[in-house]
Amino acid sequence: MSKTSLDKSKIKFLLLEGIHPSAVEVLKNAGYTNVETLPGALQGDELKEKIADAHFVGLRSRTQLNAEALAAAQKLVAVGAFCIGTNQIDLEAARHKGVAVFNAPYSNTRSVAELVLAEAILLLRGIPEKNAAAHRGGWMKSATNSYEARGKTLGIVGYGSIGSQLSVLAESLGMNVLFYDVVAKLPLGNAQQVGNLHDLLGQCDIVSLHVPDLPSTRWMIGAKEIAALKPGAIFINASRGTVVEIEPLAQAIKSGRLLGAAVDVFPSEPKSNKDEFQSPLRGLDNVLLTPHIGGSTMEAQANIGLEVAEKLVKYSDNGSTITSVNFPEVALPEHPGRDRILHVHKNVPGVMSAINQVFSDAKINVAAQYLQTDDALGYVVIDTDAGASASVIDKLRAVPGTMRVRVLF
Ligand SMILES: NC(=O)c1ccc[n+]([C@@H]2O[C@H](COP(=O)([O-])OP(=O)(O)OC[C@H]3O[C@@H](n4cnc5c(N)ncnc54)[C@H](O)[C@@H]3O)[C@@H](O)[C@H]2O)c1
Ligand SMILES: O=C(O)[C@H](O)COP(=O)(O)O
Repeated sequence: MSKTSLDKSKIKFLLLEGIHPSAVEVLKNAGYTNVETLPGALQGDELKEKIADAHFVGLRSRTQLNAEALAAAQKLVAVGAFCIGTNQIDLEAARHKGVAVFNAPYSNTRSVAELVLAEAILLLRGIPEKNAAAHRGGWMKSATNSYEARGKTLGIVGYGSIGSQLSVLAESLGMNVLFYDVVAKLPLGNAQQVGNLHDLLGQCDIVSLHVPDLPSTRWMIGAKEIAALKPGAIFINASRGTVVEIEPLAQAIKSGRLLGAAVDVFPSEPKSNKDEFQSPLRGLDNVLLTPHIGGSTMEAQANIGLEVAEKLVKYSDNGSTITSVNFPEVALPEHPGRDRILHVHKNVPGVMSAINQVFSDAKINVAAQYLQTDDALGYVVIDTDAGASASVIDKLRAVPGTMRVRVLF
């Protein structure tokens, strides 16, 4: 088992939001025993207090790790988003602290695609309304506004991991698939890419959103886009609540212009399962409302636990930043019999030569050196003979522009 400069039992992992126990298992197997798990998200002062002494923090979509919260995290080395979205983390502020962020870009994608397809079928048959009526003693036996999925056109906005899987599943039911994406994507099966969003909206029986939360996707579906949907269309959003303006959507449902909708994510979501969910969509029987559970299946959560915990362990034990969402990516071999120095610095002229000068002055042989930079950050990993790092570490910390230095043995 590799060794870190700080005894592993002193390295604190704080896992929030009911992260699956598979994560704890991975950490413990790697020798990280100081793991605190909490079932819910934290916010404000409570979050700041808890993360003050954490070296690694794991969270899901509810914990807002903004610049203020990050400033309180004195010892933070890396953050694991045990989900896909990283919009809840101030990635820039984390970078400026030399804190690497990792996520699980694939593990829950199938769960979302399956849910959306199921919702499309239920909405095409008017099941949410019929179900709600039956619970109140009603009996809505009728074929009016009830349709098969076969032959219908599904429009997918955002043809990434989820959108493209949904495309394949929908075609297997005999649906036609159109998609809109800002990037030219290889269409799977018979799916076709459409050149602009409005064209797609007007051609589809069902429209489903699968874009990330970005400045460019914020409120991308507003009154104009909802008016561009075909009369009688179905609208599904399991991406992010900030992508769709809820008021015009609610109006289109109330007026009967849309057949139904399914919404899993909202502009404002309850902070915990104890808080009240408020939305203009409440009380509309032909709207399926789900509490941001698109990716919440046992399979997805167990896999995410493994995936992200393994990335954190790899970063802690070996220095690898492969798949980090905010750090230059460096793939590293193991380093048996050598010390490994991890140096995160501002990418400004002179830092690398100052680092190399430290080794040259100390007459220490550099056995291997790995460097990646981006516009603002440099990450260099230097392997030396065993025991050689001790004499240079303070000098490396003193190099102007240095943000963080760690040593592995
Ligand atoms: N409801 C849930 O529980 C749940 C679960 C997982 C993911 N999500 C959300 O779903 C999003 C998508 O997940 P993914 O794995 O498919 O992501 P992805 O990154 O694989 O795909 C996103 C796609 O959207 C495209 N895109 C970006 N901006 C666009 C724009 N303005 N218009 C059209 N297309 C645009 C990208 O080019 C990409 O192809 C995630 O970012 C996350 O926010 C929600
Ligand atoms: O980004 C994601 O993967 C989803 O929104 C799921 O988030 P969650 O882990 O909070 O369910």
